[in-house]
Amino acid sequence: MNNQIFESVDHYIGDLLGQEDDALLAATHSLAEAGMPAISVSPNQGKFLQLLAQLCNAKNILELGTLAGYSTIWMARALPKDGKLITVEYDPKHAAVAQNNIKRAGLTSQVEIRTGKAIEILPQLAEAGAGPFDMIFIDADKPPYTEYFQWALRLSRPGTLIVADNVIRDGKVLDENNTEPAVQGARRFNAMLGANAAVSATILQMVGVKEYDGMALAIVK
Ligand SMILES: C[S@@+](CC[C@H](N)C(=O)[O-])C[C@H]1O[C@@H](n2cnc3c(N)ncnc32)[C@H](O)[C@@H]1O
Repeated sequence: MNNQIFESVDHYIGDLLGQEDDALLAATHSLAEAGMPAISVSPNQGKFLQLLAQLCNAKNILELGTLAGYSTIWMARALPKDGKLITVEYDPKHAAVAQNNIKRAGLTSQVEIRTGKAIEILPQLAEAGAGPFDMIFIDADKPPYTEYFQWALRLSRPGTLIVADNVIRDGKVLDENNTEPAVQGARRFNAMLGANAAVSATILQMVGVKEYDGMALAIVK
């Protein structure tokens, strides 16, 4: 697929509506400096997540998959002063880089990074009585997305918005014989979502500066 037009239009939209300030630019630069993969959401996707957080008047956000804290910063900026965002990151090096970026963004008091495997932290959060969250963004490893979603439901209330990134995988989810774990995880997640009566959901196809993919949006009934 020729993505040039999607990339150019993404830059056009970003220049108009998704400008990054120094803290966001520094978070992106920190990836290369620390030898981390450039797999953050794009600027326009970050702005989209921020608008979603504002739309649901989020005071309490949960994120799975922090990386350098780029999406974290976009979403946390939608919070009121007494709002809180918990973000879960498996890799301690990523968590340390993110902590620094969050500090630079002036969000230390609102953002808490939990370091560990999401599948272990989620039950801890539930046991500790965390939530219900107003918005939950799932963007960690893809194979257990279905399990992450089940935990997200337990940490939700009616009206909670659950967002899951990377569920279309360049269209590879159409191929039931694809053996990539991330594609299989996304296919399993999408099938579960389609059959889940606890939520009203859709998937938006995403094109732009990143590879062709999709974001699932689900509102808890
Ligand atoms: C796509 S990146 C997150 C990008 C970030 N949300 C952003 O847009 O700026 C995925 C992150 O999930 C982390 N991760 C992978 N497996 C995980 C697990 N089992 N539990 C928690 N985090 C995990 C990776 O280390 C990586 O930092």
